[in-house]
Amino acid sequence: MSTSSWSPSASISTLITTSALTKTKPSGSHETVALKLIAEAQSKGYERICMPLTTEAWRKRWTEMCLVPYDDVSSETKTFKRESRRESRLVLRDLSVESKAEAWRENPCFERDEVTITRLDEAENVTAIISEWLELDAEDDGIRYDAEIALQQELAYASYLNIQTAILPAPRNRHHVASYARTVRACLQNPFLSLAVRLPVYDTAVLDPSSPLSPSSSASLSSAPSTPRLVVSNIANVPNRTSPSPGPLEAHIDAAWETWDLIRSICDYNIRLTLALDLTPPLPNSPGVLSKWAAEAVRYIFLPASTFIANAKGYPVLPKPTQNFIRDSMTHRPNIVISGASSGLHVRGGEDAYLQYVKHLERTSTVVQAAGTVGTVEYFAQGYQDYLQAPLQPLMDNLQSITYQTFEQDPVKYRNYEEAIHKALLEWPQQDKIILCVAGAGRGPLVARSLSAVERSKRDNVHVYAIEKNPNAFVTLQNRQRSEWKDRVRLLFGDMRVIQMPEKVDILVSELLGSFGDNELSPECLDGAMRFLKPQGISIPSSYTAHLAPLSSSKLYNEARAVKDEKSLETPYVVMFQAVNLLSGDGPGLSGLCGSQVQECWEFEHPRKNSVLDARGLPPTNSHNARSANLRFYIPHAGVLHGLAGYFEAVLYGNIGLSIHPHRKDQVSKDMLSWFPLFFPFKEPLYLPGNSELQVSIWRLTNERQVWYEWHAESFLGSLPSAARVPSSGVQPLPSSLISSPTMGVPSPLIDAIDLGPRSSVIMRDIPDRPAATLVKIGHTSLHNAGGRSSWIGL
Ligand SMILES: C[S@@+](CC[C@H](N)C(=O)[O-])C[C@H]1O[C@@H](n2cnc3c(N)ncnc32)[C@H](O)[C@@H]1O
Repeated sequence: MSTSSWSPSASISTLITTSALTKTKPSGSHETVALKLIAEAQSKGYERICMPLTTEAWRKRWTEMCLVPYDDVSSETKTFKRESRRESRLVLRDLSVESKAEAWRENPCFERDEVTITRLDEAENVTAIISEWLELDAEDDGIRYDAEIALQQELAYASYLNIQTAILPAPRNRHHVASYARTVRACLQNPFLSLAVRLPVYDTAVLDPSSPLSPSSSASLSSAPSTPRLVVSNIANVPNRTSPSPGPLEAHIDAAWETWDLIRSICDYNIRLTLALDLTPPLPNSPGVLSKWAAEAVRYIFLPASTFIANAKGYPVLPKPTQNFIRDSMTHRPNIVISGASSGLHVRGGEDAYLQYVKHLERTSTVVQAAGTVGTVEYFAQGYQDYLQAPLQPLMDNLQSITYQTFEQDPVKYRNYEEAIHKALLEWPQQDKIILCVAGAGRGPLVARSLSAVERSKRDNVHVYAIEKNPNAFVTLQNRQRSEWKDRVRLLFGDMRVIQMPEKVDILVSELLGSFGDNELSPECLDGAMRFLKPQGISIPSSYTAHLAPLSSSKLYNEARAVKDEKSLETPYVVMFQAVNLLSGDGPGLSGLCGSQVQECWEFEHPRKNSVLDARGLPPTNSHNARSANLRFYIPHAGVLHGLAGYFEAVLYGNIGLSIHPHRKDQVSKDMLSWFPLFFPFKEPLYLPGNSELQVSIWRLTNERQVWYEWHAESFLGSLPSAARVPSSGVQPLPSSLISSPTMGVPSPLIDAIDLGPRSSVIMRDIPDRPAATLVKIGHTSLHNAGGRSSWIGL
């Protein structure tokens, strides 16, 4: 991938309507209407233009060819039924019209007046809006077939004009979304064009369930591409399950998302298929409800003037949740399409106010600001967002100097290590001599920090050792010893698991942590180092924990399967997440328990308690480093599981730690750069309905040469408690042992020291007044990486 300059910012387009195209006359230096409107838009500060590709004349001809005419005496113009001529038996057949239609089907071709642009210069910086009246999901088969021919015709014409992206008419009919998606998939065979599905986030048909738009309906006669409506069956009547179901608006957003999910799944997650999210009101008011779209390929955001409200001074602004959504979506570098700016809907600010306001949201977006601020993770990681990196194998491989140099740019990790070492030194009994050892010293930053902590502690009887097994880094260590440290440090070359130490140590400092804590084999290496730690000695870190959360991200799913090798979907990757949505929610789950969004899997502690050791002081096998966890996540809103996000949290000493846990990192080690989360992909996306439960199993397994992870997930719906009394196959009552499960919601040892506010949502607890649900199994994934066949870490 390219890691060249990345800046989170939007491009802003305006929507040119059919009526503007009709009313405007070419003038001055602009030879055509399109060129004039485009020049005007650009002079107002818009970078791109969205405009319909076809005119009313095309709609008229298509309608006459394809739909059944209808005698409406009250109407002066000819009207048409939403019924195809193809199969109609109700009309007197008009053979001349039918043969015209057949000629068109055989060889679809526009007449000059049926298109808005004809020249390459008119098409520059233009996104084509496909005739929005085309019903690709009409009830009537004939309308669907003819709409598909017309769509292919429009796309071929757009492609001829070198237009890169076309925005498709929105799906309107839930019953035929599969037909819509099949057509889109067929259109994606044109390799030169990207397609965006226009989708209103809120299903207005639920509020106003009149018939959908059609070429013949009066609603479609408005000249501006209007917000389409999706017809779904009675969402409001879906029975309430055992936990509070999402509010009506949220349910409708789930319906819109499910429509999109079906389309992109049928299109096999084609990367040239994106979303044009239509934020026409009404919009949800609850914060975060739009967040699920963060994990989707949102390329366009439609913002009509009617979405804006007036602030106290009368200027147009967006309601808070929409503001936040727009700010957050800057990471996707969306194309924001403003429409109706000249409609005079708001009394102050004039036409420019909308564009200025969106630019203001861009400037004040935290992602944009962080990306421009030296020292932030966002600044450091520019170009690495959603990029899959194979985790390091610092035990099996010898790291390069440049890799060490990247580590050493992290100010927070080394600061926290120095603080932990300093605190440990201060708490050590004054009269004692102290032996401190840095195991896995690399190029020496922790040695330097240890010396600095020694100086600050004013302890003059501290002896420092540094062990390193990388022969190349050992040269750098020797160099630093000669030039900086002199006899304050003694260097030892070798593997800490077998090296012979001249004496036992009091404080053992190591940094062998991976993004999931134990995935760079810190437990195995420190097992060896425990041979030379005194019984009352301290290990820094003293413990670390691994954490997981289920996530949705079509981007990461596509990245992982882009390598056409099954192994790539069974390999954990280090990723700086961006277009990702965590699917689980804090709060009451189906089982009557309160769950958290991110859950702890397991812990490693150093020194270990009760290890059996052989004559060399080593554990005879590595089986004590195997771990497993079974986690239950409550899924409040429908989503698709694409993988698991893995995080770690480490206690260095006392209340000093390191954390990449999404909820705690800022309190424990803000702006730490060294670790991005781990991404465990799933081979097949797993659909999860709203108000469902996901059970994730993960294992850390080992043999004498390797360590690897295996993972698996199952999904469940809750049924009413009475169902528990009726035995039926596939029904699994929830084990009561869950309540005391050691793998769930264990509070962080660092938390005592940090004011995090109420932790009720993190700790699993009983909700007494709600009966636990009986869970009905609805799906599962395969077991990933069985036997470590695709990915492992070498011992
Ligand atoms: C993640 S790097 C950390 C380096 C350095 N302490 C720092 O913080 O920049 C881990 C280092 O431990 C070394 N290492 C890993 N396993 C080791 C082992 N079994 N014995 C000795 N060194 C080891 C690696 O070669 C590497 O230099």
